[in-house]
Amino acid sequence: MGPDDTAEQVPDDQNRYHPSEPGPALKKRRRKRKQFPEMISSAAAVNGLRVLRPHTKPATTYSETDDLTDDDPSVISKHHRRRSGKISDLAKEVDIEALIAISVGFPIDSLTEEEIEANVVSQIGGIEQSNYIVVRNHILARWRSNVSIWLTKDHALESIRVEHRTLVNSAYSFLINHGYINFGLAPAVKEAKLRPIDSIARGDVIVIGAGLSGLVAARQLIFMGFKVVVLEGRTRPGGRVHTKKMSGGDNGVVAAADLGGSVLTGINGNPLGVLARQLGFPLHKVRDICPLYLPNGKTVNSEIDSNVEVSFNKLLDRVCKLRQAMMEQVKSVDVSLGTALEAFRRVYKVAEDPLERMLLDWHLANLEYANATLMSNLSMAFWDQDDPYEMGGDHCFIPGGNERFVRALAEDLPIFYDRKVESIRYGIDGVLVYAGGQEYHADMVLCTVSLGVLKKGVIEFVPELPKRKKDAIERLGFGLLNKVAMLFPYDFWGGEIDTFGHLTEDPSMRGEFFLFYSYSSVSGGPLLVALVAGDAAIKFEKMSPVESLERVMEILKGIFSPKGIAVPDPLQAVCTRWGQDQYTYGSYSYVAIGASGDDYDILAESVGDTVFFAGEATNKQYPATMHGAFLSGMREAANILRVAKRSPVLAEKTNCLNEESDDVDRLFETPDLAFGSFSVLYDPRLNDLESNSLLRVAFKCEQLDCSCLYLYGLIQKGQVIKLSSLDGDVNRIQMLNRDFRVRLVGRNSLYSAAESLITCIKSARSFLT
Ligand SMILES: Cc1cc2nc3c(=O)[nH]c(=O)nc-3n(C[C@H](O)[C@H](O)[C@H](O)COP(=O)(O)OP(=O)(O)OC[C@H]3O[C@@H](n4cnc5c(N)ncnc54)[C@H](O)[C@@H]3O)c2cc1C
Repeated sequence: MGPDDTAEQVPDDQNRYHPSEPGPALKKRRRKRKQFPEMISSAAAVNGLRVLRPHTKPATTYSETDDLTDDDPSVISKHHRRRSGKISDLAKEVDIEALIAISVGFPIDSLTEEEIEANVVSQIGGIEQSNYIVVRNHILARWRSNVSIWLTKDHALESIRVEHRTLVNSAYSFLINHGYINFGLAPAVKEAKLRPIDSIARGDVIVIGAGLSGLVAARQLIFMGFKVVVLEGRTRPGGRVHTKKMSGGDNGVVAAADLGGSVLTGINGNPLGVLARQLGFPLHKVRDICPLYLPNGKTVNSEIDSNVEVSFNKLLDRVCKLRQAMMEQVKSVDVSLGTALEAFRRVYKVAEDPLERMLLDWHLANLEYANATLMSNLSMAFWDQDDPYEMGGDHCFIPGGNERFVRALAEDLPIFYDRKVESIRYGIDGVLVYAGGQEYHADMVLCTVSLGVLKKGVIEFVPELPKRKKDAIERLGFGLLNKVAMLFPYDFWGGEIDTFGHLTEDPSMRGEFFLFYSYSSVSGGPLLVALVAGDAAIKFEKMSPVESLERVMEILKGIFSPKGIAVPDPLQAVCTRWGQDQYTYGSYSYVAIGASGDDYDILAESVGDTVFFAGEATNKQYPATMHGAFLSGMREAANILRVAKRSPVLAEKTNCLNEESDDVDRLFETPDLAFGSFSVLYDPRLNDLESNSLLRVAFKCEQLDCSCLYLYGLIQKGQVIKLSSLDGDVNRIQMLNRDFRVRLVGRNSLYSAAESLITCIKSARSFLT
């Protein structure tokens, strides 16, 4: 057993399922589920479809079923009965498509700001807009029904009348550019995405950070025709998504522990759910049983438990009413959620009994976990501003951990690790980014570092960021959550549950190991993850991992020993330290007192059409989540495209770029190493001896007119060093063939074998000043 002291981050999933309550508790104590506005009425829906669906027969009097019969050959018999049935089927279909659009974040009967900016219709608010919405929903739903395919515009037109081609064009372009369709990692999509959508090169973009937002943005930007390089400070991709492989014991017990983002909080409309479907990853629904244990190991009486939960919810409702009244009268006043709740608790004498008090504290700890901060820091007015947008559906784990997404997203991208960005200089000529002793030049930069990193001022912006932005960075909160992941020789807690809670008598430590996640069914081994939230999360970082582990083991023994269950020592344990991690300085964002949802929007604003921002803390609707990070990456890729399209400087540059020759031999004019007839280009992303290099060997051929024949191969960097230490090309060729078994090939064959390496070398060279 040996506790690592890994500096990683905190957990997120706030789903505590009450034993007596069906369904999951929500992220921030699921108070009210998102209220969908009235669905489109069937009549309106059918009307919308009638306008839009194709009809092959000229009709003197139009009938909705004309369109439907085109879609459904079986309708010919039982004609009359089916006709009326069809109308409602159609209406239902439109309603379902609208629901799908809502789950993805579209409003029911209006355009999003993004759609308005993209000029998807010529006039806001008329019939064209209504028709556009039906078309957009239809295309969206069609792709979502089979996310393995690349949906073409022609596919979309198959079910829409041809006179609405303009609307289809508009909706299709919007959806594809903003990453609502044809995104992800299905083979058909992935292949299409690594090639630009058109032959137009659009300029260079540096993406800072290979977390979810940076990876998603980089993929989308390449697809849009940008030359992209990703600069990442760590030596791995994923940022706050990090799955640690744990192992131990004579029997080789192993498990995958998510030390950062772990739960997909709501699967409906969630882009990570789409990726899981495309990649064939099964989803494990987090089961809604969560027993709560007292310090002496006894299970809390379910009646008392639910009474306190009801009281807790009532307190929150009272705070809601108070803030409504305050908003109407004094708009700018805010206090902490903690202060308001405590005031009401005293007035209404809630949880005065010690057991009830412990239970209430448990709920408060759960809230502090959801928000990664203390109740005393949360804005009473806006702490739950994102509730209306919450993704619906089950909360799920990905067996094997979320790094499976990261690995797939990072594949083939030009990511340069170990490049900690220190400064960004920007102006009308583009940007200069200084990282790891090198300067990179590009037209634009997308900064995806965490709000914690921005707050610390790790990156110097020259000129300084606008005051409005700096103020928002200061106002918005960035909190802390930590985890202890423990791999045991066997599952002693019982495999029937995914979560159990623990109450504590000391209110100041209520967040310490208040919730345990069992990953036995998804991680591959008997893994428990204990959460540390609120004040305890801060104190936790000052403790040694050994002490932390002792404390958590004491709690586990307190719960299970009285039941006659022996608690074994863990085979391996990891304590996270997300607050001290220099690449995040905390776990995720929250709305602090004095801040509001608008601050997320301000963080998302670009500066001078040159510096762009993505990341969970730039997403007002879905902050603090993996899907929020994902969606922000897509949003900014679309934003960068919009700016590039209207920039005359970039348009001109684009033309020049298109004329540039694509010559590998140009790269070899300045090799990283040359000896004899051998020249070598190293992989600029990696520095280890096993990384691949590109080798070129020149063969003099006097019989031919040309002076040299070049052959190429892929070879490890360590092998290059061995070759260079030999005397004479003959010996080197021998070693190459005999010892390393490297096959030299001509230029044409080289491309298939080394395409991604060549692209990376080119990117690195073109970005370096
Ligand atoms: C403990 C914990 C638990 C969580 N649990 C959940 C959960 O269950 N469900 C959920 O949906 N979300 C959860 N989250 C939140 C989720 O993980 C994040 O919202 C999401 O991963 C953030 O992605 P991002 O791209 O915005 O930022 P990051 O992942 O932080 O990416 C930013 C990247 O920038 C790099 N970087 C930083 N500074 C520099 C620099 N100077 N130079 C170069 N590179 C730099 C970083 O190394 C990082 O790779 C959790 C987070 C934590 C910490």
